Amino acid sequence: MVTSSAPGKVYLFGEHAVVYGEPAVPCAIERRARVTAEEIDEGLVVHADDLQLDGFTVEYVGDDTDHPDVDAENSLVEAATGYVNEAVAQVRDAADAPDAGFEIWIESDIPLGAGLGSSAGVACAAIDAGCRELGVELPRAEIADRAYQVEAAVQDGEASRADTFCSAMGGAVRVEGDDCRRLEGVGNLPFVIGYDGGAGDTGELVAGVRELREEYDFAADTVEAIGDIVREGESVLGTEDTETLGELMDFNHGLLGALGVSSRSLDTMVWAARDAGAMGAKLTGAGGGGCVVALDETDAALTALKYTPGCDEAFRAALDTEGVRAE
Ligand SMILES: Nc1ncnc2c1ncn2[C@@H]1O[C@H](COP(=O)(O)OP(=O)(O)OP(=O)(O)O)[C@@H](O)[C@H]1O
Ligand SMILES: C[C@@](O)(CCO)CC(=O)[O-]
Repeated sequence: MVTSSAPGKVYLFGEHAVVYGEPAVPCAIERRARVTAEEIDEGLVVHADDLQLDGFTVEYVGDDTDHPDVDAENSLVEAATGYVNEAVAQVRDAADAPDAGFEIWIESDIPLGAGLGSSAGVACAAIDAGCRELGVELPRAEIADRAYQVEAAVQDGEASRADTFCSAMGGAVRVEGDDCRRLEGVGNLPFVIGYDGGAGDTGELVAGVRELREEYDFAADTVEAIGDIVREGESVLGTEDTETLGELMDFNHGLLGALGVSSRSLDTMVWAARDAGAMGAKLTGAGGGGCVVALDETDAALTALKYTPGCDEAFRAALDTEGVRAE
């Protein structure tokens, strides 16, 4: 039996635009998904106690064709179990063990579907744990690539490498198309996270931006403008100039709003953080609901978020420089 873990992330800049080849800078945070894998004679048994569908905890037996016995729409169930099924397929491929059976336990500190990369964390940790259980140790870059294949499969091909590369490698990273690298020399940034208790459907939100981009030139221009913000942000990242970094986060949030992926609760939390004196604040991840990330060295934004109606939880998140690892 082997346990591996992988971190979640926040986007300093560039979500959504990264799907169209613009650069993005996600940063791994000290909240992890942990996956334990044990080889069994055949098949797949998954225990995902944190994963609830319409109030049902998910436990299921079987591969792609079998569904957990829960009273929920098939599409919802497929999306929920897809990451683990696809990760196990990657393990079998990497270890050249097409018939390997697994019992898998998942537990995670990363809220689901909230913009903190829970799916990337689960995918990276599952691939690492499954492979180690079969005696195969993959380099982190290969785990990143295989976890990306998992996300692409579940999200119908519409995924960037950003979340999975960041979770596999840790630290602050830069992703532009297939060009993925770690950014060295980025110290701890004073991240404060506000969580509205909700979630957004990544696939649906990405599809919405694609449609907008096809219909309106302004949306294509907005995606390019987000790329400009990322390039601008990179030039101050690693310097003392956190004020400019914060200002650019504010611009980035405005442009994500123009692409239709913010929400009332995300905007409310962003403004609560800014009003409390944060250097900048934006939604993180796919949007629609979930989390905002603010930059604040003081406790003011954290306290303000805790008292903001609609903000369920507020916490600090330190940069996690370690990616996927065996526990
Ligand atoms: N603790 C968990 N147990 C089992 N599955 C999980 C767990 N956490 C995440 N997942 C899987 O990841 C899916 C959520 O992924 P999704 O891409 O929608 O959101 P996210 O990665 O949290 O957010 P974002 O992509 O915006 O950063 C869940 O539906 C589930 O399939
Ligand atoms: C919205 C998006 O850019 C980030 C989701 O965390 C989608 C992706 O990059 O695959």
